[in-house]
Amino acid sequence: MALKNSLLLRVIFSKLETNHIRIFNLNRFTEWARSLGEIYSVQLGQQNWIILTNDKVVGELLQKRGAKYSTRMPNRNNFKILTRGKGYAGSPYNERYRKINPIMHSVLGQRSVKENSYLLDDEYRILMQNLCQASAKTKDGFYPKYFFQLTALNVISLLCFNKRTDSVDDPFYKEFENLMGTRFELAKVTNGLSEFFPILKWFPNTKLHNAMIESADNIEAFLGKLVKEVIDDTEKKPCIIREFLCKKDEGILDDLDDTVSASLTWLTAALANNPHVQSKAHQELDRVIGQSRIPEISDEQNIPYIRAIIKEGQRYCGALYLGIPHAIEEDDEYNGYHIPANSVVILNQYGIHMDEKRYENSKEFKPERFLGFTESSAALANGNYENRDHFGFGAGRRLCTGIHMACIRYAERELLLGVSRLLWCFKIENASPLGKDGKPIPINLDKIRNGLTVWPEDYKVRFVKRHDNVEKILSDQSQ
Ligand code: HEM
Repeated sequence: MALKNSLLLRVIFSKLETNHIRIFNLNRFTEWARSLGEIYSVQLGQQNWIILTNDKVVGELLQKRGAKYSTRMPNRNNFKILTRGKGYAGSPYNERYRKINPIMHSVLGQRSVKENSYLLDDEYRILMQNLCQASAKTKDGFYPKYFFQLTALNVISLLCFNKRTDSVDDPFYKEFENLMGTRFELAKVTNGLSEFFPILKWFPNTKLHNAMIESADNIEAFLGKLVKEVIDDTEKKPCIIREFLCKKDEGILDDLDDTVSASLTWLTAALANNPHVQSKAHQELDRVIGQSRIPEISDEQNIPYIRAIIKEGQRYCGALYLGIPHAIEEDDEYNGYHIPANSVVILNQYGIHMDEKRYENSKEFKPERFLGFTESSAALANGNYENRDHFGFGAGRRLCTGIHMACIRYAERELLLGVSRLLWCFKIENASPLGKDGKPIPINLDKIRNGLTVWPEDYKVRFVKRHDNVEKILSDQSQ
């Protein structure tokens, strides 16, 4: 045990070489880092992490000095074994990344998203129909994650492979869910301790290593089948994989589509806990859209409260607490601090989002704080850090490539369609057991399951149709 404490579990925080503090609970990492200050160095065995928990430091380092802070530390388990060095989001800023980057931007960029708007429109209408059907089967409520995940999977797989699936019971979806679930488990930080403590390499965990190889094989085989379908498609419909094949590179999209479904799963829980927010949204939707059609992307300018709910969702309960770590390959100096080469640089998104100086009453779900923000997250992310709405999409040159699709203001956005339609169709009711006061116990948003993306623990909600015509209008609009 003494050896365990001193060599394996000891995590040392130091205010860049001062104030050593020990903690053993990594779940509280983000809050801790925030309470410690704006920029911290964390020595985990041999690896040095620089934690940025202040908007200004993020602006100064990740944005202004983006050229230095744009690489990623190739993690042996996640990058080298699980994605076989072919990932994009986890890739170092190397020649291959620079080759793939323009393709990713052309496929996920604003123009392409505009061209694919029909695809988002269909998938988010079908999601509402699926929720109506699932709600008709039970009065007890259910955990909506799998429905959101199916929609996000369909969007990404239509873009990549021109393929979609109808239901969460479909074998294609089940296989995907199973593969990603296994990968999610294997990618946990605790499975990569030898990255931090090289002494552990003397005691290889063969079972874990084999499970990783098996998972990589299975994902490769799954994607291989899809790639073959693209090659065999005689119509040669355009898709991301066809573009990669033309460039003789089989880059894959990692598992980032999870961020949209995780965001919707969080937001649904936050809305169930805050019926007064839903009432305001319902009033806005009834006033602007009425009850005879569903919201469209073109309504975006006229539904500021819905836009504010989306921004507040990214702040209050975003899908990533610590973003995707950046890294620095050369020494740097900032404000008298020395930042050593080969440090992992972490944007403590959650810590910044809970900063009282930036967001008053930060623990409250309060969309009103964003009513004055008319610009998109994409536009704000490229400007001055002080004016940013939130940091949910990261910062600097590795800013989320999907931001055009996920954020508001530009033409096509998954979250806009998802949230506006959810609230147009349903009143979301918390279906937790009743507490002593006779009301459902609020969904506990502090209970999380974390991996690369962060999910709320399973909860139950009911999707109650807001009027009798909901299903008819959804199916009429599919014509
Ligand atoms: C609400 C939804 C989303 C959230 C919260 C989100 C968040 C993020 C974050 C925090 C990063 C890391 C940024 C950094 O390193 O500073 C990232 C990277 C990335 N995201 Fe997203 N994302 C979302 C949706 C999407 C979608 C829909 C796609 C694609 C269809 C996508 C594709 C990517 C890619 C390819 C990267 C890697 C960029 C790089 O390493 O250069 N994201 N995302």
